[in-house]
Amino acid sequence: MGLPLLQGEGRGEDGVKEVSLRELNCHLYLADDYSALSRRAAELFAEEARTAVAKRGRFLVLLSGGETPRHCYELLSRKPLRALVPWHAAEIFWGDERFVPPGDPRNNARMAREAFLDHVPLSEGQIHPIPFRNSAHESAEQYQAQLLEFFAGAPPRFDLALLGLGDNGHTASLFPGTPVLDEKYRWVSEVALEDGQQRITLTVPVLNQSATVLFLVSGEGKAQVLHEVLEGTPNPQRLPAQLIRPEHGKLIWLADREAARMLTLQEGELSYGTK
Ligand SMILES: O=C1O[C@H](COP(=O)(O)O)[C@@H](O)[C@H](O)[C@H]1O
Repeated sequence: MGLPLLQGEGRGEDGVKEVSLRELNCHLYLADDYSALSRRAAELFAEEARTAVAKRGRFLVLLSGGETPRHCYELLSRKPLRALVPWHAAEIFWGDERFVPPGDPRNNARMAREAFLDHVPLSEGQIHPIPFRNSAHESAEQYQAQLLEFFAGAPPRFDLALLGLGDNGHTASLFPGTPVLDEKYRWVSEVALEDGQQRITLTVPVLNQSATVLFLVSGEGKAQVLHEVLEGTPNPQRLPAQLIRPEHGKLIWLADREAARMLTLQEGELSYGTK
């Protein structure tokens, strides 16, 4: 079954075009380049923060790692966007982490701290990195316990989950063919990769409770996988990003022109989201 649901709305002055997939509550923004993508992502971050604080008095956000969000993070630490975020009411969490010490250059929290968290008015108590313990399993258990305490036992619901897309279809640390893809009960899990890396990730049921999920996808190297995730046959074991469909929230894909090069969305049928 395809979903011919697209509404092209034309390219705006900021170099970003929006396409809406109405029935999925899914929006696709196409940015001219990485710079426009980063600016739009930072604007969306600020908008979601203000909306959440107006409605619920606080803004709970999950950050992603990798390289794609770096410039968005930097923009959030500078004028004019810095002034638009109600930092006093923000609580910062992570969707995934590499099992490395906090000072390691591969550490997702380190990147975010350097790019923006150290430069905006947040107290250390508002920052909730995934802990580094004796094992990835222990780190995952500890983060789950921290979430349990923070959310007073209720299932975690984040206002905004920032996610990336790996060129192999992974998102957060939900990698193709790993057992965590089938996790139904745990909120946080360790992940062992074939190359020996260990990761910690929030699980699909938690990510899908988010009020808004925002994927950032940039560059030529992501064109094939973005096309497969959005327009290919559903195959979440191979393309875990297809598992992300917020149950009661909205899903936003923000891609730059290079990453969106193979998309044919404007021409009609989409298989993404079919059951
Ligand atoms: O390993 C990871 O990669 C993904 C994608 O990163 P990107 O820089 O290629 O967009 C990222 O979202 C995830 O948090 C990270 O741990």
